[in-house]
Amino acid sequence: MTNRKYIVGNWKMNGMQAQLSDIAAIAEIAEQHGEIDVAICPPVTLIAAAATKCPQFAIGAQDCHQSSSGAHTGCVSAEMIREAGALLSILGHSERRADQYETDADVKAKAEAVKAAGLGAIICVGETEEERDDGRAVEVVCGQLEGSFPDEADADWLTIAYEPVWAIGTGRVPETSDVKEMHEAIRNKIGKLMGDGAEKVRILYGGSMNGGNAAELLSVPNVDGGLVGGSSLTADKFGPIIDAAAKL
Ligand SMILES: O=C(CO)COP(=O)(O)O
Repeated sequence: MTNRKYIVGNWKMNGMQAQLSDIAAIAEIAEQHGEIDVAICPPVTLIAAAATKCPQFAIGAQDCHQSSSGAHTGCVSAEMIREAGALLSILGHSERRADQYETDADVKAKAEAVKAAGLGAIICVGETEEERDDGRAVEVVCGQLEGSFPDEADADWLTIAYEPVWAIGTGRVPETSDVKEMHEAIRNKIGKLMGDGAEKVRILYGGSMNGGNAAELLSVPNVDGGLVGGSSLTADKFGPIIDAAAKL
């Protein structure tokens, strides 16, 4: 495992075949910064083509099912995304915990399946604005982390992403002091959950990270990278974030 900064783009439900050129442009920028890790998680429909077009670049999925096969309409397994060329999967994104009613137990099972398939996992946790306003942000996030944490965790394949729900897609980011407090709490919780090696598990920040705020956010202790949505869709927007991480 490494303490290399890790910058991941979550394209969500954005991107058609025409946008493969954007992934190729981002891959070229990433290649110029061998000292950090960069990945793009496009819609599942683009994984195979992106991995073929950019064989040296990390392509990931945004989710996968916890089972390896069966009557799960519309789902794909960890083995299927790996066969398509994915090297990792985002799991437990707040947009799935809410819309799809995905539970901590679901996320934990998915993480175990991703590990079994030889993929990396980025487990997302984050509080709502109401939970933060009620002073329960750390309690909620650490509870999600505990419930979603895989049994045999290892920094070689497991990454955590802290994404305050109220900062996703809003242009709002927490105070630096709040990011510091939460990432420290997550680090401590990981230590309690896995013991040795916890210090090597990378913790990404996500939620309106952009070229203007990336350097500050990535300088916060225990912020080991970023999980970026809107600002990852083009090389013009994602490049400055990658550059900021490489300069740290
Ligand atoms: O949800 C996110 C990444 O998973 C963050 O999205 P934005 O960067 O668009 O706020």
